[in-house]
Amino acid sequence: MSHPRIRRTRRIGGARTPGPRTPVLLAVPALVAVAFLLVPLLGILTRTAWGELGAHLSTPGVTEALRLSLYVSFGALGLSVVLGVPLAWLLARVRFPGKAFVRSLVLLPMVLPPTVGGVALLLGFGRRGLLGPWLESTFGVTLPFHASGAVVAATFVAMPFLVISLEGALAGLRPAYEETAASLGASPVRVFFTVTLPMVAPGLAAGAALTWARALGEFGATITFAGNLPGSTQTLPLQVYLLLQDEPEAATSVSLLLLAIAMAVLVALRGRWTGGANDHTQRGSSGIGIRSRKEPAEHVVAPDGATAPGRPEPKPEPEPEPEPQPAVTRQLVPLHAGITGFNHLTLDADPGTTIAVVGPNGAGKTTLLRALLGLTPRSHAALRLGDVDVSALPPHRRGVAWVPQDGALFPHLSALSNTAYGLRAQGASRAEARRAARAWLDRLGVGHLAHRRPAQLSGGQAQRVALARALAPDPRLLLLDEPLAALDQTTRAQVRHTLRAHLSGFGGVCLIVTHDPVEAVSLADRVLVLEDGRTLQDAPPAEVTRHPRSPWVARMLGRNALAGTATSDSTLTLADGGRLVIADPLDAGSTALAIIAPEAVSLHRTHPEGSPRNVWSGTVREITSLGSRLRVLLATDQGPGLVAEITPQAAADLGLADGTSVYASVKATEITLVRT
Ligand SMILES: Nc1ncnc2c1ncn2[C@@H]1O[C@H](COP(=O)(O)OP(=O)(O)OP(=O)(O)O)[C@@H](O)[C@H]1O
Repeated sequence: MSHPRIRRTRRIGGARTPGPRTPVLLAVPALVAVAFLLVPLLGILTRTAWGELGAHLSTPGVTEALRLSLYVSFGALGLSVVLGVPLAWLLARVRFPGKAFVRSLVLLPMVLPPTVGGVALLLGFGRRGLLGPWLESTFGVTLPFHASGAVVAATFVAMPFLVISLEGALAGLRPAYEETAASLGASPVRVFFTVTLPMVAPGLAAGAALTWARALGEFGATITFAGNLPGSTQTLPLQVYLLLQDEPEAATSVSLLLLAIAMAVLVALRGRWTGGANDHTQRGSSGIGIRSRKEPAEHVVAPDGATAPGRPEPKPEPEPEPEPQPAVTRQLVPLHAGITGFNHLTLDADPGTTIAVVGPNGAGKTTLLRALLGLTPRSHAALRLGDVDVSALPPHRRGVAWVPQDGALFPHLSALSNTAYGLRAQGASRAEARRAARAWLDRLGVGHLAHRRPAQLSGGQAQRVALARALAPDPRLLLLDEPLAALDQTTRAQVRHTLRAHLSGFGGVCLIVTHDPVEAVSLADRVLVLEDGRTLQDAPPAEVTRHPRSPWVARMLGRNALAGTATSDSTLTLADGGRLVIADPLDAGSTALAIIAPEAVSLHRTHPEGSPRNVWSGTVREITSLGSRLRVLLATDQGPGLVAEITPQAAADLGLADGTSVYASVKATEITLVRT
């Protein structure tokens, strides 16, 4: 039997379309819950003597209580900010023993009955409490029956809202933003005020508003700890309680006032503190600087910076790609680094050298960059850049610029301000920094986008801005972590072209982490292959391509690599199974890597006769196009997988498709041996 269901419709672009069905079993209790919350509010609204509202709210008692309530609530907010912001910071960012206990302590006032909180405050800060006598004798402060006592009571119950909200916002902020700011030369204090604070501002504002509203409505702890003295501690909620006994209509009017204030705060927050917060602030507080092309834009930032929720991002119009200008010649800075810890290697490079850092997942590529930046305790870099030993310097004083994988452009700043950031951090005036930033954006072909926010840039444009931002402060070392990984093929080729133009004019050393062989070969002067944190090979791209020192590198470069052990009769016994005839005999027992270019692998439908000495039977697993040629992946019956590269015409002649049985052959003379 099917359950009756309520059909819901939603509006998209003005038209109503059917939404998901709402199960009636959930809808009924949910509606009861809404009614349960609504009825008391309706009670206040219907029972309010609207004609006398003005008179009720303007009596001396009520205005005095209102004044006191504002004093207490703002006092509690101030105290909560002063004490709660550092506490939230420590909870979000610092590991320390007893953190779980401290977090429980912060939450305790939220679950404690307020009167119990008041009793606890009396026993802690009251005249006969633990600290009360000391406060009185040292500072002459007596908290109970005094407005300051009401502030303390309100702070006790309201501060958790601020701490929880801010801790959540700080924890959600990706470290890459602050780390990039440091790599651009910003001191920790500057990073806090220019990056951290603006990015957690929505969370902080939401926490502050809730703290204030909670303090405004505080009753139990206040009456227990500070008493109910008109003019000193009798706040609005206490007034309501008193009025209820003698003048219920006036109590209703004051309740309405408090209700209106509470609603105003919630409307102003628009769900930021609750679940909606993440949706609304994601791009601003923890969203990534460069968007994947597949990711839909939820908020469109208008040129004036205002966001328009829900409006789909306009389809980017194809723009003419301005030709990037080569970088201006900068200072010439060689590099010498000795890395210890997880990474263990020595690196020397002349000024202007570009090194592609490659290696399998977990090889230590990112750790190497972070060690050079001084951002990880996992590896330590003794680093000399030119004449300066920067090993002991903090990240912001090393002159090492970093472009993390997604660029990490600061979402709250325009492209121009992002690019000017490092120059400002180095002390340039605003006008000077903006002028230089503008020139860098022009040089990288994105000057016309200077006033856009990162959310309004395409992946390729954002990557260029990130590069301009890194180059503008004239770093002594440039670190790029997979700079083109998030881009599609066409954009990748364009940005690679831009990158090459700029790296050729860069006087420092540049390290590029990459998984892309084209990037490694086309951008770098040297390829540094890492394995388990150590150097496996460090050589020019041509040498690495010709003589890759591991199967991983060979495969990364698109070549076949078969590991084996030589036997006396010019054959290699392969580790994956089978034997390989080689042209140049090796000493028996020596191990080697046989490198075979995919173009050297011939495919046949019948067993080939004649000169090829190595033949495998197998099945086509996958055919992909590679420019004007096809790459055919084979699973051989003898063991090793092989990649062949053939023309589409040859594939058609052979009638190749996934699953076709074929023979693959390789001449012994086409095999390059690399001793391992
Ligand atoms: N903060 C950390 N704490 C402990 N181990 C870590 C930390 N960061 C990375 N590792 C470990 O250190 C090793 C090297 O990591 P790293 O991120 O440098 O590798 P990678 O070469 O950049 O890998 P990938 O190509 O996957 O990005 C890995 O084994 C990883 O699990």
